[in-house]
Amino acid sequence: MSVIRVRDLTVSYGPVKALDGVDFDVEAGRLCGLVGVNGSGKSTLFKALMGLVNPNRGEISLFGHGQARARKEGLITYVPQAEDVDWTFPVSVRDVVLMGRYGYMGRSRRPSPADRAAVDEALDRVDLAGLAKRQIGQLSGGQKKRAFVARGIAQGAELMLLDEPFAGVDVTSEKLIMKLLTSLTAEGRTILMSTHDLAGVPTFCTQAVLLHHSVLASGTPADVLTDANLAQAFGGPRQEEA
Ligand SMILES: Nc1ncnc2c1ncn2[C@@H]1O[C@H](COP(=O)(O)OP(=O)(O)OP(=O)(O)O)[C@@H](O)[C@H]1O
Repeated sequence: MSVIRVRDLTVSYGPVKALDGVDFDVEAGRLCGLVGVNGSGKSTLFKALMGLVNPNRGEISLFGHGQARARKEGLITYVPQAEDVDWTFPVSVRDVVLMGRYGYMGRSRRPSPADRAAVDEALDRVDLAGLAKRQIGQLSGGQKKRAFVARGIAQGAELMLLDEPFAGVDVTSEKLIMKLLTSLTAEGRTILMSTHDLAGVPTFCTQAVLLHHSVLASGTPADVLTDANLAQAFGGPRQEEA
């Protein structure tokens, strides 16, 4: 079953066409790397999948239904780029993870024992239990990413959208995050993540999508990340950093 199915997706910001006739599918359990130069439309694609920007045309279906249903049912979570988050917000790491449970709580937003247990489990899963009381801005880049992934785990999300999870992250954290993402997909969750780490994609992704406003190629990393395709997307041979 296609967890993500996108057809002819076109999104403009005034005169700028960020996405132009985007078509691709991602099957359940895939760890899919979204690759493209800066400005190729990766963040816009995530925002469109989350319903945060209005497409000019095209269709998005998630889990076989319209995207609103996936959002309402808490099936989808989004880990934005670090610059899109206000890190001064006075919330603890635990509070951030607890936000994943809001859909389960009544209007009082009072967590039940089940909510607390889900938060504890998610914090353990990402190795942040020891930092749960810290203000979110006091974490390292990699720890912040893990906190947001924990929010998605607590929510019970089956589809995770990660915008550059390795940006501003040290090598140790990067390895930890890769291991975490691999184990999440092994359990059947689906992950779409943008990355500039081209060398890492064939190692741990099971699908790659090459974006340049439209999809230049989608398939196995070996089939997608060919020199010819990369030259088309990046204007040169394979590069480590785009
Ligand atoms: N809010 C906005 N208003 C106007 N133009 C925008 C807006 N957001 C993005 N754009 C433009 O849309 C295009 C796609 O941008 P987008 O951020 O989706 O690309 P990206 O691949 O995620 O880039 P990066 O890798 O730098 O994050 C770019 O030309 C960008 O300048």
